[in-house]
Amino acid sequence: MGGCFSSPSTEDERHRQVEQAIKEDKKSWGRRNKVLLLGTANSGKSTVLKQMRVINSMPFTQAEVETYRQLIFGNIVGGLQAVYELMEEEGIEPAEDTARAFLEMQSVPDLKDHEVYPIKYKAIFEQVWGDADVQKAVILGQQTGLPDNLSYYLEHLERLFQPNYVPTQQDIVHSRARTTGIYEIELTIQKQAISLIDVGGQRSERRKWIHCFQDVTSILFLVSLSGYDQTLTEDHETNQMQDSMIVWESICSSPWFEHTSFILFLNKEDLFQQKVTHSNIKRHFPDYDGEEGNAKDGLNYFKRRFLRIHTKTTQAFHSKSAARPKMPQSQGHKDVRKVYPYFTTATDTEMITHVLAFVNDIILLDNLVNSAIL
Ligand SMILES: Nc1nc2c(ncn2[C@@H]2O[C@H](COP(=O)(O)OP(=O)(O)OP(=O)(O)O)[C@@H](O)[C@H]2O)c(=O)[nH]1
Ligand SMILES: [Mg+2]
Repeated sequence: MGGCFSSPSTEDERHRQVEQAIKEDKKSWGRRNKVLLLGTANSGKSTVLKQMRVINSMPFTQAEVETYRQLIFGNIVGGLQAVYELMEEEGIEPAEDTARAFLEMQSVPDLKDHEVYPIKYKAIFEQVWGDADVQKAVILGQQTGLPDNLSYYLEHLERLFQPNYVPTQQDIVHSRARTTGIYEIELTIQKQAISLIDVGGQRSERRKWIHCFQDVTSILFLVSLSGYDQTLTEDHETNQMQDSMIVWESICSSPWFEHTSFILFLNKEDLFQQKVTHSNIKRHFPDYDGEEGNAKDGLNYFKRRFLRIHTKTTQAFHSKSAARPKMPQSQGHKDVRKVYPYFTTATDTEMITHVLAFVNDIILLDNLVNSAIL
């Protein structure tokens, strides 16, 4: 009741409290855990973001689920159209029934809100997917970059064409939409706020990255391991893995990240394991010294290459800072920035749950170290 009559002293008190609250807010904002997902296109950044939501119980809204439902249908049509184009390029002639099915797919209208997947396409998709020549093209397509989610969806057609089909979390995790712009989600892990930022990895998107570079706690950098024998969709010439190494080097050398720790996800290990048996690494990386077809050797080779780039760029910072006069306030600063490499399959929720448990600790620890020097 006393609050109804405000005397000058309570006004002052309120003012003081507001100022204090703003100060606290600024402090916690300064120490906020900001994690940036970086990597070239298709490396799995948005997939990790989706997994973070799944693992930390941030359910997808009904509207999002409906958007994914429509996207998944589009992913299947787009993926099969890409197979058709590849067959044409490779001179693989489809059988008559398959050619007719491909033709039907040239003009599939987009799904409307809540429209059931049109049942006639079930038989069309099955016809195409069951064709041995199409399967031959799909194996070839592992080098030219066919969508990675195609076989996942085509193996679940029965379920997807149910009239009451609602995408599962796994279906959503496998869906693919190129990211344009910058997305941010806020999570609370071990009572700490973590802001996770996802960006687009295509060349045209990379120039936007710099807008997120301030006050980063950790960088989670993704590499598509299965890209070692693939070219970029942007130019069909540059090797995906080489491109990823160039981007990694430029991020590791950026003065913004002189004291930032890196979490390195050498991702798509599942696809790498499959393709390494029939696609020789040495053809694309002549200095590869492991055994041909040996996945373990291949994994270690790429891990070494990425770690070497990190070491080289970290040493360059060290020699520069050794030449600089020591500032008293730089005492206690993280002198050695770290890199934490993991082999991952971002679509595998169980595996990512395990890896992220370590990653969360790294991020929170980094933030503690950073706050200690603020
Ligand atoms: N099999 C497999 N598929 C993966 C893996 N990681 C991601 N994918 C799939 O690869 C596709 C691309 O993943 P995204 O997460 O969209 O890639 P991105 O890095 O966000 O791509 P941009 O937004 O273009 O920069 C999706 O269909 C994912 O489901 C993996 O480890 N294994
Ligand atoms: Mg993305």
